[in-house]
Amino acid sequence: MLLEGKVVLVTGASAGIGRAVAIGCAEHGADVALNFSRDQAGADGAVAAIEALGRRAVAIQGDVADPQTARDFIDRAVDALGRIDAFVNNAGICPFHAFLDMPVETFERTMRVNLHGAYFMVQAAANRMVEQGDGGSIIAMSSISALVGGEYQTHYTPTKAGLHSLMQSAAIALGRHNIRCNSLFPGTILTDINKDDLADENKRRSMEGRVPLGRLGQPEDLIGPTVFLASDLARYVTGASLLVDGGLYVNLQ
Ligand SMILES: NC(=O)C1=CN([C@@H]2O[C@H](COP(=O)(O)OP(=O)(O)OC[C@H]3O[C@@H](n4cnc5c(N)ncnc54)[C@H](O)[C@@H]3O)[C@@H](O)[C@H]2O)C=CC1
Ligand SMILES: C[C@H](O)[C@@H]1OC(=O)[C@H](O)[C@@H]1O
Repeated sequence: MLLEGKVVLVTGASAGIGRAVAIGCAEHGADVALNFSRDQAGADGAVAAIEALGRRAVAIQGDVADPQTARDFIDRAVDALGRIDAFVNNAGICPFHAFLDMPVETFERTMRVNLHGAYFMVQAAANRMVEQGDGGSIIAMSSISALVGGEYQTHYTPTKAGLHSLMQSAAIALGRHNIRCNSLFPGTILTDINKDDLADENKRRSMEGRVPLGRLGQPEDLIGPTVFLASDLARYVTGASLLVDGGLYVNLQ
């Protein structure tokens, strides 16, 4: 059990990748606190799945775009589970839209959820880890989009590059506290975030065709990399990033 006795916090954990890694961390021995924004039923389902594994779980509602949510989530998670060992910044949105007529509200909301929200969450988690005094692991669900562009993602890809940059700077700021900060770069993973985009059969086939491992990702593909970075096996890994994309990024031709 790589995460036996550890407490892991995950944002945006009522669905998709966040839900999978929350349950996956519990499968590896962790107690888990889940942030969710609106989907109470999804959050309750994830809590039930974790409790069925014999681990403790708590779901706490909050919009990560609101800076107050960060302190509230960390405080209530620690009240319920006692401490934080690993924090997974996962919550994110990607409302696909063309560049030339990007609505200001869509641009600003994407920035606030994906990047500003991450900043305040990571800061609040780090402050708690510093108070605890025995280190910790912070993991950002960045993206392959930190490295490459997307025609309908001009508001989104900068948030993912920014999130990885935050991990790099935080790794320096927090290294003296033995708090490690790393990014995961998922490729295309089948979740609600791209359900509409990939409903176009041609696009979906073309995306699948570019993946050397021959399939698009599933949320559960992120469990192993998350558990590794949260665990003591990764004790000398900080400021790093790991592509979890089936080889998509390297497939130029
Ligand atoms: N699915 C994919 O292909 C990829 C996803 N990612 C990233 O993975 C993360 C998870 O996305 P998916 O699971 O794919 O999508 P998803 O749409 O299934 O999950 C996103 C989660 O974030 C939550 N969320 C959204 N806005 C929130 C807010 N303001 N406050 C709190 N929670 C909020 C949603 O309720 C949901 O639980 C995102 O940061 C996304 O950018 C990165 C690379 C690829
Ligand atoms: C939402 C996209 O399908 C998904 O998100 C990312 O970060 C990657 O760009 C994927 O294409």
